[in-house]
Amino acid sequence: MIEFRSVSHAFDDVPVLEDVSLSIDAGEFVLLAGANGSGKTTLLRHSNGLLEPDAGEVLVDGTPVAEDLIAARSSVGMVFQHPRDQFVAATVGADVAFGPENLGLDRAEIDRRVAAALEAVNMAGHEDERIDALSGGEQSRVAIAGALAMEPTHLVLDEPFTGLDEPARRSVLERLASLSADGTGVLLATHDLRDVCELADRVIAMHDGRVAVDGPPADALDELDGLEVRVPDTTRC
Ligand SMILES: Nc1ncnc2c1ncn2[C@@H]1O[C@H](COP(=O)(O)OP(=O)(O)OP(=O)(O)O)[C@@H](O)[C@H]1O
Repeated sequence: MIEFRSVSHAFDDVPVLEDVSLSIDAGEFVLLAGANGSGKTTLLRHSNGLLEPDAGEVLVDGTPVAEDLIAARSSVGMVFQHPRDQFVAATVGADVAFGPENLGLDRAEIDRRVAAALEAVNMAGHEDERIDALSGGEQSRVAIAGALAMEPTHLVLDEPFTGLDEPARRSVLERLASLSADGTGVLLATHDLRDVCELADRVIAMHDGRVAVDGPPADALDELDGLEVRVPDTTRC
């Protein structure tokens, strides 16, 4: 479980998160919505200690993130909004393998994870390609594969579908839904709830640094008016 307890955060004395309390259970698939600047990325960056709260605390599986950053970072896999932020190797295969290698896994297990992760993002067979020669959407897919290959207990994804074509988006969504069904907690920030809300257990919407809506998709959608979130045809949630 990822638990945010009364988390507040300001940048240069400007409050960006104010008293946010939330928990994401094992196996829960939660969408995080809200307008530009509402605080989604800032919240996600607290889930594995990339930011420290000014007040409140964040716990991962009961342990305060601040007490054990390494545990938090191995339990919470993160996909950043800008994929270039997270590449560490020159080629696709080497980059996706980097995390599992650091876990000290044997080669067969690393190869299995890399293959499964690339398959999930429709990038199987691209192992030897240079990342800097990929399109933006392909780079996004490699970044997602890197997080999937870690097989973390929780996955936190910040606008992961930007630039993805429809088959890749569908494939990633199916993989996330299946991981969540198997017990992985998924927290996914998006502006656009179309196609995703039918898979989610819960929708949280931020507004001006606070949680404005938190509930099952069918209920939450009715409350999103004015929060600048693109909502689907409600019959699909
Ligand atoms: N490192 C930073 N320094 C100063 N201000 C920041 C920093 N990071 C974020 N902010 C500000 O905090 C506010 C919330 O930003 P955040 O990125 O969390 O919003 P968001 O909901 O993820 O937006 P978007 O949908 O555009 O990604 C914004 O006003 C932003 O300018």
